[in-house]
Amino acid sequence: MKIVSAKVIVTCPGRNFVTLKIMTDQGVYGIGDATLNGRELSVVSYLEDHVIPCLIGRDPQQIEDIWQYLYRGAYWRRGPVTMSAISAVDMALWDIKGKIAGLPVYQLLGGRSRTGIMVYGHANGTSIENTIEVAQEYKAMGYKAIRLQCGVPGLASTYGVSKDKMFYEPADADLPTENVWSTEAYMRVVPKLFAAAREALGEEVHLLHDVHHRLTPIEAGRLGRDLEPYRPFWMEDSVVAENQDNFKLIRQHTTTPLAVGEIFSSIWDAKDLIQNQLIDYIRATVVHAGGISHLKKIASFAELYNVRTGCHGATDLSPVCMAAALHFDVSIPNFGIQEYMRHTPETDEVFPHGYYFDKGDLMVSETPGLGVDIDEDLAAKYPYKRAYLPVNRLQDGTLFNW
Ligand SMILES: O=C(O)[C@@H](O)[C@@H](O)[C@H](O)[C@H](O)CO
Ligand SMILES: [Mg+2]
Repeated sequence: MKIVSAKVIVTCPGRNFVTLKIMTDQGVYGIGDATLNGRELSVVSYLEDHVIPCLIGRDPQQIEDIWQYLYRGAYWRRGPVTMSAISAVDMALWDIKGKIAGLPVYQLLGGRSRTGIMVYGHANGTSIENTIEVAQEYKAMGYKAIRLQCGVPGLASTYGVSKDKMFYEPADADLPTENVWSTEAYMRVVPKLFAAAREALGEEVHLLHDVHHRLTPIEAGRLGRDLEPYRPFWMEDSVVAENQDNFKLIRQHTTTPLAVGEIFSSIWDAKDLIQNQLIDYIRATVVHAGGISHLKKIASFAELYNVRTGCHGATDLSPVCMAAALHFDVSIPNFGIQEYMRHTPETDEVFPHGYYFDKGDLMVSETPGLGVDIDEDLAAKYPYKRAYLPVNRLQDGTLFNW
């Protein structure tokens, strides 16, 4: 079997998505998500100008060999652009392998370890009351886990709060929107939000929160301790993780479970965090951390240290990524939870898929391969539209973490 051609499809049904499609000499094709929010065209070029020429003529069944060829052969290893490109190739090759085997990909990954894949939805609101109202709606929809993000008095905007209550798309402008941030004001609100949420939603529902890289380690320790009475499922991205030692300080001050890793692009970003048990959930994703092949290696390493998975699943990760993630999620032993920010109807039309929501879980497709496709004619109707993630400044103007 040989790869005879490949192409990159860029479409923007409400937001930009980049999809790699690999065609074989036996008429079977596979697809992979290559979307890197705010820097999409860099991955398009990496694939079109540097990766696809190396794929032609190769046997698509050699998933690991092609992965190693693209990773080691680039010389310049790791990073979000390189690894998003490799991820897309990996997803597409697993899609092909499933199709020629006549099996859903999870059957090639060891089969089911569970029936449903627990997901969490996103309740966000401008105020605590508004956020709780939305969370009640998610609970009524059957969600067993709900992320809570609310506005901060005195701040015009904050991470995770949007006008849409089912979708959240932060890439919002042709040039970066500038947000203003106050850690002090934020730290006053979140414990009140969680107290009100526990009161309103009860003891059983899992409650999550995304700090989005905005605290120092000692502030994260304080917030984690403030939240302990409300038993959060996790506190995510409490600090930036370039310096993995940050988490040693947080761990000294709180038992609130810690999640990190949605911006990680390989096991090397998480190795020290995992082996020193500095985190409880690793958030690396199929689309940004080397595809199914590499994410399985991360999960296997994490299993040794009681770290569970909690893959990123925002709207900027396409239904192709979600479909691939579910085959990974349903098969690994140390699955924790899957983020599930629903896509818009337009996006779902461009990417028909077999997975579906059922009583708080996503159910993986039984179709051979990944169980997702791309409607190229429809995709062509939504041309690329440059959009940047916001930048964040402190109230004194200092450029900060968004
Ligand atoms: O946990 C999350 O889903 C967030 O961190 C994302 O909304 C993230 O900001 C976006 O995926 C960035 O593109
Ligand atoms: Mg996050």
